[in-house]
Amino acid sequence: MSDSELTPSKLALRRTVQAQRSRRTADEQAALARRLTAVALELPRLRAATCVALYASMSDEPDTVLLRHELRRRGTRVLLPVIADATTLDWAEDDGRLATAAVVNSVRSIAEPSGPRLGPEGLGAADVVIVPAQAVDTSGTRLGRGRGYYDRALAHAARGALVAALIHDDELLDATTTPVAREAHDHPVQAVITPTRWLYLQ
Ligand SMILES: Nc1nc2c(c(=O)[nH]1)N(C=O)[C@@H](CNc1ccc(C(=O)N[C@@H](CCC(=O)O)C(=O)O)cc1)CN2
Ligand SMILES: Nc1ncnc2c1ncn2[C@@H]1O[C@H](COP(=O)(O)OP(=O)(O)OP(=O)(O)O)[C@@H](O)[C@H]1O
Repeated sequence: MSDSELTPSKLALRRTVQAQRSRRTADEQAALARRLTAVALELPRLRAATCVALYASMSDEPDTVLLRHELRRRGTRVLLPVIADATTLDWAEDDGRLATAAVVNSVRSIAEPSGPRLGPEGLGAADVVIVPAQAVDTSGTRLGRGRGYYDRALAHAARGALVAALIHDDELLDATTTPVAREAHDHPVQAVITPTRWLYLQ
């Protein structure tokens, strides 16, 4: 979907977050990624997981490469999304060798694993599903990139899986004063992980 189809409040919030993100230097991003990885690895549910769904970060997102590497080093399976079509995410195991896929459905090209595809229902193997977000409010409503991929994908998550978003501290919003507009299809997240803390919501 194009920006013009987003609700005005979502659009304004995306612009604010994108402006905040674009001000961070590469050095700052690297330092934040190290702190985020350390915080994430303190989360008991993540430490106990045998399989974690993550994502290959785009340049403006908190960098996940260290976290994915560390999880794999500990023997945790890591799944990454593969864009199957305009609405569907497929999944494949992160083997540390990602290739930048051809641009599909005009989404910015994102690195993807080239190993066997597990299907949209492959997400069900994950004990923890870590999702990208531009912002999350304290009631767990998530602002994504506006294509609805994750709202659909999360229908395949295991019932007991923990769904957590990786965000910067200034992207956690107070639901009473600055809520993210929640729509019927929105799948809430249960926790956020930032460079300074992890926090259960709701
Ligand atoms: N790292 C990462 N992987 C992900 C997601 C994500 O948010 N982050 N997704 C989460 O759903 C899915 C891909 N969704 C995407 C949705 C939009 C754009 C994109 O290029 N958006 C443009 C502007 C808005 C638009 O044209 O829609 C951009 O950001 O420049 C890219 C990926 C699956 N993989
Ligand atoms: N479960 C669903 N079934 C049908 N349509 C959906 C579903 N989830 C989302 N959509 C569609 O996707 C559009 C974008 O949704 P939304 O703005 O919540 O995406 P997002 O969570 O920000 O994006 P993403 O998951 O790609 O990061 C919605 O306007 C809606 O039309």
